[in-house]
Amino acid sequence: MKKSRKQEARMKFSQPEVMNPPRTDVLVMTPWFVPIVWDGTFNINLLNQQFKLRDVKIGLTVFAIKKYVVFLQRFLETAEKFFMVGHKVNYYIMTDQPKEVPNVTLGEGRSMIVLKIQRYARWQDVSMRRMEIISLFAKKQFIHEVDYLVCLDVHMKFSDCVGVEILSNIFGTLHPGFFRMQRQNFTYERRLESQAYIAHDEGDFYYAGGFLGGTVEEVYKLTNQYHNAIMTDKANSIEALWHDESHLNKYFLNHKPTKILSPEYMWDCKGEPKVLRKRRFVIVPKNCDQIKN
Ligand SMILES: CC(=O)N[C@H]1[C@@H](OP(=O)(O)OP(=O)(O)OC[C@H]2O[C@@H](n3ccc(=O)[nH]c3=O)[C@H](O)[C@@H]2O)O[C@H](CO)[C@H](O)[C@@H]1O
Ligand SMILES: [Mn+2]
Repeated sequence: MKKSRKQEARMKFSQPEVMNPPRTDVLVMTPWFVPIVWDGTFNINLLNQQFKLRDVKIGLTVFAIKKYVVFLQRFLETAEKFFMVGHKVNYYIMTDQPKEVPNVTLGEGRSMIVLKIQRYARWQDVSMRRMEIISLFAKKQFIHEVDYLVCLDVHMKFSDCVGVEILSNIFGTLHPGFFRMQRQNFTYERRLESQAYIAHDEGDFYYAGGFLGGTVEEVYKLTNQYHNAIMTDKANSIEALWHDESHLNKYFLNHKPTKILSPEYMWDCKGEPKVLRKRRFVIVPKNCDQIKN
């Protein structure tokens, strides 16, 4: 009896072969020994089993302020198809117009929580204030409701699976425009006066502001610290070149992420590099001037 139960719980997976690495065309491990997630490097069934045993719950935060509410429908519909399928998910929709949030049918174990927040006049402030808002809600609400947070831009759609393979203490994503570049050419903040300053001979990768996450505790630390850095800059009348994204890059320089997502997870649809076998989460082009203001 005992034996058969034990067998029931068993799942067979193909053996990882030390002498036959699945990817040799891209970097799959950083110099501080954390994985870079590319298609082919993980077995999702194995990971799903591990995370199911822990009964994890994932919170997704997304902001839709002013005109950006138009992006919610496609974002949510495609998330239902591809984001953390089979796991427990809370969508946290942060908006100034709760009535405009579309009614999307959600799968079992998935809920939507609409949080009304104030709007800022400048889009740069909308983007940067996300950090403050996430840190406040992380402390008072998310920590009691979910294990992990995934914080995403809204003018996006899922077009392939994004699952538990992304989860780790604190993770970032390689920006699609920079993953083949030398660090001198990254658009880090280069003015010494800014808290986001990074020297030309420093920096590992250029991380995208639109896809980050981790445990609620770690996301709280990150967003809180980077909100403080933004406020210090404000007091010194300086605004980092790429706003919150510049501060994110500075944070990750000093606090190395524990996992990194490849550009499969943030694709801008420019070119078709061979190394990109999947396009999991892609940017929906927006007419910048019209939509941002
Ligand atoms: C792909 C990527 O990494 N994009 C980054 C880049 O993006 P973008 O130029 O794509 O910035 P963006 O327009 O996506 O703004 C960031 C996010 O703020 C929200 N929003 C913004 C304005 C507004 O009126 N209403 C609203 O809801 C929305 O969720 C949006 O996705 O630079 C920004 C800061 O300069 C952020 O770091 C973005 O994450
Ligand atoms: Mn964006």
